[in-house]
Amino acid sequence: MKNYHGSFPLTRLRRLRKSNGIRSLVRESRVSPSDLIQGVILREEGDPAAIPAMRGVERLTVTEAADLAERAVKAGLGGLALFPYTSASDRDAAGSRAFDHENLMGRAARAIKQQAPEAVIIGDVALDPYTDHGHDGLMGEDGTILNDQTVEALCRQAVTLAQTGFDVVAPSDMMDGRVGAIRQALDRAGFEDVAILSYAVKYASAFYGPYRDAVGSRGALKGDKRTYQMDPGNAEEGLREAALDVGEGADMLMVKPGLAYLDMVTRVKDQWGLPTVAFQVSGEYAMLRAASEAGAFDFDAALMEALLCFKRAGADAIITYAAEHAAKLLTD
Ligand SMILES: NCc1[nH]cc(CCC(=O)O)c1CC(=O)O
Ligand SMILES: [Mg+2]
Repeated sequence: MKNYHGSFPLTRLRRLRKSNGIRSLVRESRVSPSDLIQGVILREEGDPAAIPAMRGVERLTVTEAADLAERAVKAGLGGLALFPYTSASDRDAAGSRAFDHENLMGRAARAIKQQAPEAVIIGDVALDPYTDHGHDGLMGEDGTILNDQTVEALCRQAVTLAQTGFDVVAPSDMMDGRVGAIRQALDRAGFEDVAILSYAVKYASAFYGPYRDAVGSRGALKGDKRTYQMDPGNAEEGLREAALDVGEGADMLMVKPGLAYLDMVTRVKDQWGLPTVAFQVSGEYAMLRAASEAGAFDFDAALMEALLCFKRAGADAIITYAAEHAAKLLTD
């Protein structure tokens, strides 16, 4: 409190709520298109577009993604975060397709940069779309996810993404030490200007359910990700995660999921002051969709409220599958 001693009837807070105009005048947080990063699930021609739990979101071919990127630039969106749908035949124990410049991510990046050079594109760094066991890292013989070997693979993947044109790489795997290693690998390969958006504070969450369907990992995934993603009960540990990543050279920090973890958005932003991104994950989108389809509320109103609350909590940007739609609502 800033030395404020108001009391009723001198102070009536409703005075500043009485019209649209006055509410707008005193609004503390706003969402603008440039705050929004469009989440995009890529697919090969011939693979299915529909994602059943996420009506309104479709997997996009490379051509469709390039068209979307062009529209995103015109609409003033902040960027696009790309993820590939990968069928079982493109998966193996080593996640080899992650290092292939001709994979879906690479082809999409090149097509986007050709059609919409100004689009900011963010590439996820993690092996889960490419491994036959669906984990973000390499698996040892006893089934544990190997940290240091995985970090080497992630470095290769990050350099591959940079080579195909990504502006930002976003390690989402939660291995220890990967941000520093990726920074070094990028610099050695001449990509000093490629930024790292670290999924620094990422929880082992049920809210990723629809995403695993979307990228084709659901059937593949053996067990769960709790030996590397964080326990949802932990906040102090999240601050340590963020501190390590800042020290290792992260340019931006992410908190994920979003809505149920807004306390962490606030704390990470307050503590570090780095550009802080919140991810409105697949399950959050699915909840908004399902509830609105059940007649519980209006999708657009609930979506815009949630996005505004991310801003209020301190997020500088939000990854959402509804970015283009929200930007339309903001400008119409
Ligand atoms: N590295 C995987 C990854 N990258 C982004 C998401 C989730 C995105 C979403 O739910 O929208 C996940 C899922 C997971 O960790 O299992
Ligand atoms: Mg970490």
